[in-house]
Amino acid sequence: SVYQQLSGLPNVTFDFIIVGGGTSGSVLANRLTEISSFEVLLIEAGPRSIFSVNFYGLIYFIASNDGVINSIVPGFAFNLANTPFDWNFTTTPQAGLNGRVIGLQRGFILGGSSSVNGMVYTRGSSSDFDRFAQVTGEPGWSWSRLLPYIYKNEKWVAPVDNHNTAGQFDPRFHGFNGFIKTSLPGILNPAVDSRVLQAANELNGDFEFNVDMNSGSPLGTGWLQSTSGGGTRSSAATSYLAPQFQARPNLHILLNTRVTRILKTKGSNGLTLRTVELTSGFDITSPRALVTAKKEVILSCGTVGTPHILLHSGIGDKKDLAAINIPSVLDLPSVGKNFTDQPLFFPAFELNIPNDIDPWANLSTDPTLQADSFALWNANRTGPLVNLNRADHIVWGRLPNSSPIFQKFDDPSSGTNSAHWEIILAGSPSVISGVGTIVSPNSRGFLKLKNNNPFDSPLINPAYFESEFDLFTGRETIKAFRRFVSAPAWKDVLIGPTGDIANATTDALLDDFIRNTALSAEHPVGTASMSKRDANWGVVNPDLLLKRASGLRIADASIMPFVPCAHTQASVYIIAERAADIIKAAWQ
Ligand SMILES: Cc1cc2nc3c(=O)[nH]c(=O)nc-3n(C[C@H](O)[C@H](O)[C@H](O)COP(=O)(O)OP(=O)(O)OC[C@H]3O[C@@H](n4cnc5c(N)ncnc54)[C@H](O)[C@@H]3O)c2cc1C
Repeated sequence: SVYQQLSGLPNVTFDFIIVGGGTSGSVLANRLTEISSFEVLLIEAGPRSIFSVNFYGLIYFIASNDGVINSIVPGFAFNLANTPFDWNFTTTPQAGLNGRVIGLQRGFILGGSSSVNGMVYTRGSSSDFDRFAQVTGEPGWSWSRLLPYIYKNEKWVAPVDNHNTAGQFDPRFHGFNGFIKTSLPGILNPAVDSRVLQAANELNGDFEFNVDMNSGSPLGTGWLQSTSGGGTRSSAATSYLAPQFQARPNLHILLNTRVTRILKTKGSNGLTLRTVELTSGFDITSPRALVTAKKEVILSCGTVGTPHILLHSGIGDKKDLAAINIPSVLDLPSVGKNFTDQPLFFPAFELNIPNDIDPWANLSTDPTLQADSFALWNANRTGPLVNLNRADHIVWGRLPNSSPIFQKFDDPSSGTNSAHWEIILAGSPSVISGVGTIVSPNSRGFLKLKNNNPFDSPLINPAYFESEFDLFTGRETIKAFRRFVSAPAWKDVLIGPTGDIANATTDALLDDFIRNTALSAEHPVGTASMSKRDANWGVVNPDLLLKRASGLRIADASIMPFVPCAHTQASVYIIAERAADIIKAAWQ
């Protein structure tokens, strides 16, 4: 059942209480309720705004993720930032961004960030996961042991335009019977696709064609895969919490309810944290209620939400908490530390390809084309709105071993099959733009509390470009993009760099471009990292139980000690699928 308000909840005790109905929480809710004797409560803070406005300006009622058109239509996903479906977090002023404050989007809706993300489906490299296994001492986190969970999660489907996909992916590396639909682009980009592939072929080396970037070896140029199918977004909510699962009698989904703290459970031995404080209200004066798990509480509030709740619960650095009058319950200084995100920026090159090669060339500026594209999507889920944008390829690259930066820094990537940078290639007849991203950053930031009010946003400092390594990699990403568009394939159509990089002719000017324009890739991890059982750092053990306590487990992006060289949803799904098996094994 789904409850819109706390007052509707039938019980105050459940076997499991999952806090956060996002990407990982939705997976866990589904998997744990496969066992009919487990009573499970899933608590989600969003969407709170109960009325919204659709494409035609009509006001409609929102319950959960249903009917949120910007979340359903892939091409509308960019409209979700700074809306009622966003937590609307911002960073602290970033020294590495010339003092700029930037937004950090997080989904405030059932399905969490999987309901608002860019749908790019990338897993990272095998060595990313092998490094998880190595730092935790738990072989279960290695690539080969996680492959079954990758396949359990994924349901590969044909692209919605039914184009011939031979040579565009390798079926050996995909799951066909899982939950999250993945597919190749459902409308191709004739203006640039053939030239991208030709350039990859001409240049080889860094840019060599890679038939499937999700094989565990992502490097090179490959076709973009996304978490969509049939022309619509596939999120944790639309799949793992589809109506037939919401109807399970042992699953209780509570929306519009914020968890403020996890409390010591009365009458229990030692530090047992199975009691959850929650409220339907909006501010510090709102009345709170308590619910208790008989078996476990699982925190799945993500890289920002999870440490936020832990710190308010008195779990974190004792000295920091004392300074804001929060009594220490468990002195775990690693909570909120190791904040790791990937910054991105947008270099672009002007092209001179005749417009008539692409009927949608002026989609971003022409209101008639915009109305036509939505009509097409509405009629039969086709047209340019079936993709986030006109990007069909990604290039993943590494700095060469001889790069001078390695004289000063150890390699932050997980191994030689891992990328340092990524360029998502999006194009129209008049411009090819690249989303340049530092995917194996060396900078580490932190999340702290401003005060003891759980309704206030935390201080989020990702420390973008504070490591010189990341700025160096940023410049090399732009230079790699320049090399890419200098291939013979572009010779007759390339005009030159455009926008902010047009005049960035020196390294110092490239640095300015990066610092003045970079944004978040929205892939933060690491604030409740897992570590070896006996490590003197970390927040959870390799089985994801909170260190030095019982009753509380964490399963979401926050537990990753390093960011994989990838967009992070695939790794979150993998973590949640494995966490479900760990929990079932502990209690069955
Ligand atoms: C704009 C954007 C674009 C992205 N693009 C991509 C992409 O293209 N490809 C990709 O792979 N990854 C992408 N990501 C990253 C990816 O979506 C996330 O890494 C992943 O979804 C995180 O999963 P999670 O379970 O850790 O957190 P979330 O999915 O964010 O779930 C956390 C949930 O907890 C809830 N919550 C938080 N605090 C509380 C509280 N106190 N009480 C109750 N509930 C609470 C939240 O509302 C949310 O529903 C993107 C993310 C964003 C935001």
